[in-house]
Amino acid sequence: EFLPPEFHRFVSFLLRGIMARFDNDDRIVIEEYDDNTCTTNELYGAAQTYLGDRCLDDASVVRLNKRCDSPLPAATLPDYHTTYDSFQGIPLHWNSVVFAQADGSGPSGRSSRHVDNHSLELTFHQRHRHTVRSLYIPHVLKEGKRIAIASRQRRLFTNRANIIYGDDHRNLWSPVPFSHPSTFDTLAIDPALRDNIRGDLLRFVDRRDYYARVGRPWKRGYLLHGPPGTGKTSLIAAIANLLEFDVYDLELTAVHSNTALRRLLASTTPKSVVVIEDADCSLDLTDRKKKKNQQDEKYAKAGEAEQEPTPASDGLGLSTISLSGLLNFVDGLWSSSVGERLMILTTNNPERLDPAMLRPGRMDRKIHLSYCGPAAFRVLARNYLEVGQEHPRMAEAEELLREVEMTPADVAEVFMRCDAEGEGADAAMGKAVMEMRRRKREGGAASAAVLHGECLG
Ligand SMILES: Nc1ncnc2c1ncn2[C@@H]1O[C@H](COP(=O)(O)OP(=O)(O)OP(=O)(O)O)[C@@H](O)[C@H]1O
Repeated sequence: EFLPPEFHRFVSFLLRGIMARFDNDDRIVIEEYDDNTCTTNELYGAAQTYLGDRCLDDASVVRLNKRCDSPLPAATLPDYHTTYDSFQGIPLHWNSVVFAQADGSGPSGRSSRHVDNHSLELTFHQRHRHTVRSLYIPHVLKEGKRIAIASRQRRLFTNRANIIYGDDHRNLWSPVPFSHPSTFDTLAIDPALRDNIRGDLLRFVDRRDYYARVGRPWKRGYLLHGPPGTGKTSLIAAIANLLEFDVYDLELTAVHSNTALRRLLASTTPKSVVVIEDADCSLDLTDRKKKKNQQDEKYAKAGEAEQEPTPASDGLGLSTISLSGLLNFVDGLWSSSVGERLMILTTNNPERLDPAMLRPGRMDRKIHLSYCGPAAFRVLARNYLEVGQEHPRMAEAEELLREVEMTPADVAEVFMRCDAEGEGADAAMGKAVMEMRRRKREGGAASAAVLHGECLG
C-alpha cells in the first residue's frame, strides 16, 4: 500500500525473474481482454466466478460486488493478490496481475493515457502440466459458467430489467438498483405504432437463424426522436420489460478512449439493450468535415501535419470517443458476439445527428414519438384516473388535442398533481381540459411551455 504501483510492478517482475531460475513452476496467463479480436476472454470471467465461489472463503482480502439482482455479493480476487486451490491433490496458486498499456487512441496513435490490463496467473509445478491444461482448466471453465448461469436464472426470476450505467473501462457497468414499471400497455402512444414496434421486436428476437444465414450480427438499431416528455425513456423500459433484456445506459461523455469504449461494448451480455440518451449531446456528431479540418490545422501548427491520424483518432476530439470508433465497434464487435442486442439512440434533435449514424443497418428504425394524441390520452386517462371513453369530458379533450401540443408528460403531470391534492378523476379531467383550452388560446408559443401549477388556474 505504501509503494507506488510502478515500483511494485518492477519489484514483482524482478522477483519473478529470479524465482524462475530456481523453481520448476509453469505459469498460465489468462487475460481479461483479447485486444486483437476485441473480445472479452470467457475463461477470465469463468475463473473469477469459480475462484469467488470456491477459493476465496478463507482469503484475507476479497473484492465484493453485489449486483442489484443477486441476493448476495459475489467475491472476486482483488488486483495483486493470491489465492490457492487444489485439484486431484495438485496445489495451485492463482495471482491477479495488472499491467498498464498505452491506449493508442490519441492522434497518430500516441497517447499519454494508459489502460489497465487485468489478468489471472495460475502457477503450478511443471510435472502437473498435462493434468492442469487438459483437466483443471476445462474444469474451471465449466464450473465458472455453471455458477454464472445459475445466478443468471435467479436474476431473471427476480428482476427483469436493470438499468446499468457505464462509468469507466475498469468497473465496466456498475449496476444501479432500478426496475422501471413501464410496459407496452402503459405506454401512451398511437396504438398502431405501439403494435408495430412490439411486432418488430418479437420478430427480431425470433430470427437468430435468419441473421446467421445472411451473415449479419444479430442486432437491431432504433433511433427514438421527438420532443422532451413524449416517452422515449418509457419506451426503452417497456422494450426491456417485454424482451427481458438488460439495459446498459452508455454515458459517452464519461468514456475517455476508444479502447475503453470497445471494452464496454464487448462486455455487454447477450439479450441486452445499449442506450445512448440524447445522442446529439453525448457526441458532437455534427459537421464531421469541419471538425476534421480544424484538427488537421492543429496538427499542422504543431508541426505534425505529415502524420496521418490513425483510424482510432479519425473522429472528433483528441481524446474523446470518435464517431468512427462508435460505429465501427458496434458494427464489427457484435458480429463476433453471440446473442441478440439492441442499440437505441434517443434525441430531441435528429437533424443534428450525422447521416452516417442513421443509415440502414446502423439504425434500422427511426421512431418519432410525438405530442399526445386522442388515443394516447385515453391510455393516460385509463392508467392514471381509471376512466374510459364514456367520461363526459373525454370527447372535448380528444377534440382539443387535435389542435394543441401537449406531451404525455404534461398530461401525466396534471393527473399526478390532482392525485397528490386528493382531487378525483372528474376534477383531473376538468383541469386537463382547462389546460388544453389555455394552450389553444395562447397559441403555438405557449404550447411548448413547461406546465406549472399556477398555469392551471
Ligand atoms: N408516451 C408515454 N406514455 C406514458 N407515460 C409517458 C409517456 N411520455 C411521457 N410519459 C410520462 O412522462 C415522464 C417523462 O417521460 P420520458 O422520460 O419517457 O420522456 P422522454 O421523451 O424520454 O423525455 P426526455 O427527452 O426529456 O428524456 C415519464 O415518467 C412518464 O410518466
